[in-house]
Amino acid sequence: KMSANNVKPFTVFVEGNIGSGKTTFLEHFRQFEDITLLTEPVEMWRDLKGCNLLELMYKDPEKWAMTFQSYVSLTMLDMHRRPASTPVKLMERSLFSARYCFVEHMMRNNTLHPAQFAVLDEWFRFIQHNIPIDADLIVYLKTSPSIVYQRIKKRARSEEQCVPLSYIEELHRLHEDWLINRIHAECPAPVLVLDADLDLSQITDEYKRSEHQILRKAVNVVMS
Ligand SMILES: Cc1cc2cn([C@H]3C[C@H](O)[C@@H](CO)O3)c(=O)nc2[nH]1
Repeated sequence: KMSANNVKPFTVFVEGNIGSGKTTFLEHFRQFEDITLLTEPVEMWRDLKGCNLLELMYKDPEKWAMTFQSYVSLTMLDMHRRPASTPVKLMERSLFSARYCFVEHMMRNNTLHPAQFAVLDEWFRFIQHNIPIDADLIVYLKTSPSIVYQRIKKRARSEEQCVPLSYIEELHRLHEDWLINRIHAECPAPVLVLDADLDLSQITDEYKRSEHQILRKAVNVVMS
């Protein structure tokens, strides 16, 4: 048995639509010292050497989607590669949701030119075949588009205010194809589906369900 700090940690991707409560879910696990939490580096996307790539992308997607998704992928690869000294590592989203949900959508609605999509897809395939980025478990915060659309309005993250419901609906379908219909064989991790339509007061029971599954697996990793 290798020492705790160089055994591959039990890796969990927390996936879900915009506004599905991923950050809130991850914060719930801050109470456990055996878990490393890697939240989505949105602040890096909002300030790369003074440039707000998130805002540029939402304001002019045809011009900036490639630049934005390239940088998102780099920051996600950094998170995948980051060693964890704890038996469990929880990541908010992944290179898989980047490719199967966001980049896929931008290719289908021609926000990304086929040549741009092909380059992003080649980067994804190369990384996927050469670097161990797989999850041991995916927690899918499953939501209804209408519910998360209201949350996005209420949260009022400035860059997202122009996001139409149709975009949220399309992202939902792409998450369902990936995590429920399992159309992508490259990411075979088991999926724990949580009902993330529940509002904050009720969702703690849903978190408890995942807590048990995650911590039990973590014990196995440490004992293995
Ligand atoms: C992996 C990945 C995350 C991610 C987030 N986003 C957007 C959706 C939200 O408005 C914001 C924070 O998740 O960034 C995106 O356009 N492409 C992404 N790709």
